[in-house]
Amino acid sequence: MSGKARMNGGARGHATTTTTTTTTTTRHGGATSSVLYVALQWVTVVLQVMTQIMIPLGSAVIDLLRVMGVWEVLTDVITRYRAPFVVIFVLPLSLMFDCAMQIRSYIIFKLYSAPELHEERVLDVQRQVALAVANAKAGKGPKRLCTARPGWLSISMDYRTYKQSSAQISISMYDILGEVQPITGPGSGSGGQETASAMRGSIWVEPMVSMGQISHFLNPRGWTLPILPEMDDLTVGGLLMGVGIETSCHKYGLFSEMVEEYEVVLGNSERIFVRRDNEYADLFHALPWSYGTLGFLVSVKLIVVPCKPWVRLRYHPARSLEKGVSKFRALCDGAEKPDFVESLAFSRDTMVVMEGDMVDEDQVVPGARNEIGRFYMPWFYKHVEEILESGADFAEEFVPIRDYYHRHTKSIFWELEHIIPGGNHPFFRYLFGWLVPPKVSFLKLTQTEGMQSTYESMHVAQDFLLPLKGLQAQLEFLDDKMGIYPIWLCPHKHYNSGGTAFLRDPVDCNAEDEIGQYEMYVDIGLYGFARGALEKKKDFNMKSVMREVENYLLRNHGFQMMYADTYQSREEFLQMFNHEHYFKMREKYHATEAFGLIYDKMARKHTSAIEIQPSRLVQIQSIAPNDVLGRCICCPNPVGLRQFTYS
Ligand SMILES: NC(=O)C1=CN([C@@H]2O[C@H](COP(=O)(O)OP(=O)(O)OC[C@H]3O[C@@H](n4cnc5c(N)ncnc54)[C@H](OP(=O)(O)O)[C@@H]3O)[C@@H](O)[C@H]2O)C=CC1
Ligand SMILES: C=C(/C=C/[C@@H](C)[C@H]1CC[C@H]2C3=CC=C4C[C@@H](O)CC[C@]4(C)[C@H]3CC[C@]12C)C(C)C
Repeated sequence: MSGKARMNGGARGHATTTTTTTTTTTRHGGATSSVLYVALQWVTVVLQVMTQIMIPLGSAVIDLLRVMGVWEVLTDVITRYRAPFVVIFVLPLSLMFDCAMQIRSYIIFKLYSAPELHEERVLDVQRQVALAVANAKAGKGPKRLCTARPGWLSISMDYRTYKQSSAQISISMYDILGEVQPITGPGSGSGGQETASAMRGSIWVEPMVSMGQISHFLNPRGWTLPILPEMDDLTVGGLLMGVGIETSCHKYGLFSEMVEEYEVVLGNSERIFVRRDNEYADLFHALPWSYGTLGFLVSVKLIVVPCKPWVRLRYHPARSLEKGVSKFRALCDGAEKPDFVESLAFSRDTMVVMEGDMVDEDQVVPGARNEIGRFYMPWFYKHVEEILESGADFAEEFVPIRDYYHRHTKSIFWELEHIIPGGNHPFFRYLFGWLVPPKVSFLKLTQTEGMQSTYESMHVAQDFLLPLKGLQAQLEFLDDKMGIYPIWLCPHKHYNSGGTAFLRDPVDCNAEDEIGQYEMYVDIGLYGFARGALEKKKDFNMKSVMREVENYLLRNHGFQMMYADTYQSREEFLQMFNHEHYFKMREKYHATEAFGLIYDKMARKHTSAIEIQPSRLVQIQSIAPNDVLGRCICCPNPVGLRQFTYS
């Protein structure tokens, strides 16, 4: 089936296309366009090659600098003076990179038929997979496949070292494949109850399309993704094969609930279209949380809903934990749910609960406009904190929709403060605010070993997904263990849908809607330096604290997002995420040979060192609580009983 048919909403979805050949045509033919096309292909190739050779080239340069004896001095300077280094080098580089990508997408979208280019790219992915699998069978190449997206580009703390020993499949698919197609008729396909009867549309996008790209494209056209995860650089592929969440998830469920159809290349190089209601329906719910271990996503049809240009944001400061939690829960569970619910906890006793609703221009109160996205405006969480500190019990503002969506982008939640300490000062904002934020990927790329080990031993970037009903106790527990503030609280419906994060026990679900049974969960996002690490320094042990927290998650039906470090053993991981359906899907859809298991792929190398076999778990139960079982093979930490019991 041709890409054009897809753009026009042509019937499709049951076909398995492996041999289609297409020719590249331009929407506006002619000499100028051909020259531009060739130029574009070159720019794309150069960008790809640059990202592919960056790491080997970088390490060659580093080796050279080491030999010359300059490397230590250089890294010392970068570590000590990270703020000026980021301002002088990383910020301009980030801006240039973003501009180049925006120009590229604009030209592609305006001048060329992106869907037809897409068909060629899919064929290319199929060819790569077939070749890599054949090489692996012949013992001429790595066994496991992964995407060729370099590890430093991903929005995570990890560098994804597994990529070096895997066959990397290049998925250079950065395009939105056409305009929004309105969907007529209620309830077709997926969607929460709020969208089923309302007007909806859909849009095909490629997996490397970013959230910034999507909001720039959709919002001016009066559409939006029902769930639009916050950070500009997050990709559709990463969010769907991993996890995506935002403050509208209490209405719609997680990001993957808003998918109509996935286009996937399997481990046998076959291309299939996966829907909730076709012959591949069993795969539909297994793809999210699978982290690229079931197949390669090559495009996806996402639900879109109409949006209004403004968000009426109501702030409810709370000065006791009980009051904050009860307001938050009331907004999530109430019959009339606001469009957005979020809370920022600033200490054990204080939080600001926020509810947002999309409104039209004529509903905006002129004196209450707040265009928080403008480069010189204060960081959003600082603004929220000011409302709390003002002593007010309520505040109302009107924020442009795109500014709302990306409200934590500028300050990378509250992480930029550690990197550029004066970043929220008006002087800095007016002078350099337009360059902010630095790209997370460039921060990773320029992170020295010293910084990395400081982050690993003292800093937390984790999202814990737990049932909302236990929120107060969860916050108290996390305050005792980590003491990190602000804390991001984001509610979401967690469906009993059969994927990897299948709720372990169906009786967990206390509610149901037209999609199915669900339990209201809350994402507790902790980003920052642990209080214990700052106060106790050497006595603080990140690994043992994290083990306690992970144990708590296991006991309380919680999940950990895998963009973050996990310290769990494989057995614990298998307990946290129900793999029953996942294993069946791997077998059925040719993934077993081609892709590794989620744990082997995503858990950081040092953490798998404390893997304990189930047989040993039995032994462990009979050992006294403080007995040391052994030592982690990558560090001198004792591994004790407390870290392995779940009662
Ligand atoms: N608000 C939110 O929801 C936020 C979410 N996050 C986290 O960040 C992640 C997204 O980051 P991002 O940098 O975009 O993605 P990543 O490059 O980090 O990819 C995440 C996972 O998805 C897999 N993946 C990505 N694209 C494809 C594809 N086309 N086909 C198959 N598998 C694919 C990757 O596999 P491989 O390893 O083979 O490349 C990897 O395992 C999410 O998973 C989420 O957990 C982070 C911040 C905010
Ligand atoms: C998952 C969510 C949000 C996550 C972000 C806050 C974190 C995801 C990746 C994190 C980072 C990656 C690499 C970094 C380089 C370091 O030198 C500094 C820290 C950091 C920028 C770090 C900061 C936190 C993240 C961006 C939610 C919204 C579901």
